[in-house]
Amino acid sequence: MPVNSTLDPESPIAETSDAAMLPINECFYSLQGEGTLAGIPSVFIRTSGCNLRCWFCDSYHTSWEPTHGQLSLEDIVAEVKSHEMAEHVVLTGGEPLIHDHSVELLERLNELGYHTTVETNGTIYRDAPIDLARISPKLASSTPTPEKDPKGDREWSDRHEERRIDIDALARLVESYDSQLKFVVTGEDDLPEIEDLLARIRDATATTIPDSDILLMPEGTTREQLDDSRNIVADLAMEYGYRYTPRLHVDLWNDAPAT
Ligand SMILES: C[S@@+](CC[C@H](N)C(=O)[O-])C[C@H]1O[C@@H](n2cnc3c(N)ncnc32)[C@H](O)[C@@H]1O
Ligand SMILES: Nc1nc2[nH]cc(C(=O)O)c2c(=O)[nH]1
Ligand code: SF4
Ligand SMILES: [Mg+2]
Repeated sequence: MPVNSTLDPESPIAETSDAAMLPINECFYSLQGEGTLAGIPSVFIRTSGCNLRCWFCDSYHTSWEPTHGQLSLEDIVAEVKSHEMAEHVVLTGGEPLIHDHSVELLERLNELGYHTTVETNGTIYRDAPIDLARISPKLASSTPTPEKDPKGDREWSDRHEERRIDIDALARLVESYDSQLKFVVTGEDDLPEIEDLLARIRDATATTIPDSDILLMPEGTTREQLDDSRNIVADLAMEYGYRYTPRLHVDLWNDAPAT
C-alpha cells in the first residue's frame, strides 16, 4: 500500500496533534531481505523522515525528499492485520525512531503478539517493546560529499557527519534489546572503521557483542550493483570473522517498490 500520493511532501514530519498518527511512506508484505531473519514473511511499515542523509539511501523518498501520508495507528495496525499469514512486522524508514508515536505502535503490535524488528541507524534510543533492533550505524563512506550528494546542494554533508555516530545511543540499544549491528560496506576501506567503532561500542557497554551479531551487507540497490559488490563483501566477512548478509529483496525483485 503506497501512501505517498496525496500529501504535500514539504509538510512537517513531526507529529503535530495529540492524535496518534505517523508519516507513512509505504506498507507492504514481503520477505525480510536482510539479516538473521532473512526469508521470513513480514509486513513492512516504512515511516518517512530521517535525521541523516546517506548518499546511497535506498529509500530516497523517506530521507532526501520525504513523501508520506499521515496514517493513524489504527489504520496501520489494520493494514498489518490484513496480511493474515504474517507474524513478523518490520518498522523501518527513514528513521523510525525519530517519531514519538513509533513507541505506541510497537506497544500495540506487541500486545497483538507480533514479532517486531526495528531497522534503525542507531542514533536515537527509545524504550519500546522491540524484539530485534537491527542497528545500521553509518560509516564515513555514507556521508554525502559534494561529489556524492544526490541533491547537489551540499546542505547535508556536515550535519550527516556530526550526527551519524552516537556511542551512548548505540550502547543503550545493544544493552536493551536483542540486536544486530549491520554495516553497509562499500569496500575494504570500511573495515578499519568498523573495527574501531566496534571497539568503542564494546568499551561503552558490559553487554557482550559476539562477532556473529556483526553483519556486513554489500552496498547496492540493483542486482547489477550487487553483482559487483557481494563477493567482495562475502570475502571480507570471512577474513574478519563477521556474518555476511544478503539483500534478498534486491536479488529476488531488484528492489522494486513495495518489496
Ligand atoms: C533505508 S534504511 C531505514 C532504516 C534506518 N534509517 C537505517 O539506516 O538503518 C534500511 C536499511 O537499508 C540499508 N541501506 C540503505 N541504502 C542502502 C544501499 N544503497 N545499499 C545497502 N544497504 C542500504 C540501511 O543501512 C539500513 O540497514
Ligand atoms: N524485503 C525487504 N527487506 C528489508 N529489510 C530491511 C528493509 C528496509 O528497508 O529497512 C527491507 C526492505 O525494504 N525490503
Ligand atoms: S539513515 Fe537510513 S533512511 Fe536515513 S538516509 Fe541513511 S539509509 Fe536512508
Ligand atoms: Mg530497504
